[in-house]
Amino acid sequence: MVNYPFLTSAPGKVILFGEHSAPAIAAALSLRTYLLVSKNKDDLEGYIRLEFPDIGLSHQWKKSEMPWDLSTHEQGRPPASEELNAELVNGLTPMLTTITSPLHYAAAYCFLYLFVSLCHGEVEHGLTFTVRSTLPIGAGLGSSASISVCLASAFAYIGGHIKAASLERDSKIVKDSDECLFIDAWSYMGEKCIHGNPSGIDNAVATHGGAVMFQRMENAVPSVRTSMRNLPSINLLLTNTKTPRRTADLVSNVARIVNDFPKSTGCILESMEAIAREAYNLMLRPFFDEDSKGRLMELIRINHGLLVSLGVSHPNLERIKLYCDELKMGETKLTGAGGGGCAITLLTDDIAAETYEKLFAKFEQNGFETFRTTLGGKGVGLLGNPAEALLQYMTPESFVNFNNTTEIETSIGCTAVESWKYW
Ligand SMILES: Nc1ncnc2c1ncn2[C@@H]1O[C@H](COP(=O)(O)OP(=O)(O)OP(=O)(O)O)[C@@H](O)[C@H]1O
Ligand SMILES: C[C@@](O)(CCO)CC(=O)[O-]
Ligand SMILES: [Mg+2]
Repeated sequence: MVNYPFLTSAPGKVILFGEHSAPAIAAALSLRTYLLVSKNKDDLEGYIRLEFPDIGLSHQWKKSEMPWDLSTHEQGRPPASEELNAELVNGLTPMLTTITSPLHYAAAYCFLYLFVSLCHGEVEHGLTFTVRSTLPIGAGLGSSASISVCLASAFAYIGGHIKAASLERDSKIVKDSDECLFIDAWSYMGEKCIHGNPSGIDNAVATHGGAVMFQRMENAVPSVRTSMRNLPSINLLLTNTKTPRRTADLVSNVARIVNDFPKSTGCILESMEAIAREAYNLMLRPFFDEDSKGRLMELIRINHGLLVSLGVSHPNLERIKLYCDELKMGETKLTGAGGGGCAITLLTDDIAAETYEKLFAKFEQNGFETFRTTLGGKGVGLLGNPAEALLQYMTPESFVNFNNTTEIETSIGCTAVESWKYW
């Protein structure tokens, strides 16, 4: 029995090492995406509506338009596949012809693919799906994975494939509950809809939270995901160039370069693999001391240089690195697909306040935005029985009208945190 309205939420991520290569190390952020699922009023009973104000998309389809017959819905949980179901992809195309913007198309395609695959005919009412995010979108912080996880968990709940989450956390190890693995697998399909050839690390972190070292195996063997317990407390500055770009474009361009220069790039990818493994061992040292931090900084500098050689930096990312280097703040690398988006700086200790002021003044001149965030946050969550006080916020109108991320966090994200259920 699904109680409406309900919320799902999932974190963004920051890749510490391993973009465009394998394995990669990523950690969940405290910046999150929220999905509100609410029943429509009678006049919209026959419709499925999207309200995605963060990307300026508002769209609806008739429930009767959905190609339910194309979703293989045997008894029990439908298995996610290694590739998108071509018959379903073709069946959905006519429903997307009026959507021209690539941002809108990607989000609507991801929605429809997961909705038809997981809800099947279990949708008795007209429903509205409203999404808001405290993450910058297209900035390398895994916003596409976080919305894919929000959608996959909501549809799994509506479709009866997962029961109300049960809190299964102990202090050290997050148990890989079946629900989590099911959401992880289907959110990977959502990522495929949005950016074509994902590694799976973004949605793995958005589902499971915490920090992981992750490698998707080529021959479809389930991915190797090693949860990293007890992350060392590393002091990171997260800076957004606010230069828009699409991960799909960067991922495909790297694939072209690797294909055109296999010998030259082979050693680059091998070096990036070695860096990720060396960083993993450093971060898991029982005592993360000055020597560990110093070595991690060297690896950040080397990793960034290799990413530059693959063509995924951007002048604005290089400006962030230059300003931080000039002020001896620490070591900086791009994070996520690159081409704009965000950079992270592993900060040295005891930086004077006036040094930060000089840096932030340079950032402000360039329109860059820095984030205070913590690493290793919680994964996917569901809020199924909101407290009475929250219900006032849980209508599409109020959700759409949140003016800023602070309002979302204080109204929905933080105050309700004790009543969220995490898998
Ligand atoms: N809050 C949101 N509302 C609607 N759509 C969203 C939202 N967040 C992300 N998306 C979808 O995800 C796309 C951005 O995904 P993309 O992979 O290009 O960037 P990213 O995930 O933020 O960065 P990276 O993949 O490098 O970590 C948007 O174009 C949109 O389709
Ligand atoms: C660029 C990339 O390595 C990370 C994007 O956040 C692509 C992926 O792993 O899905
Ligand atoms: Mg993405």
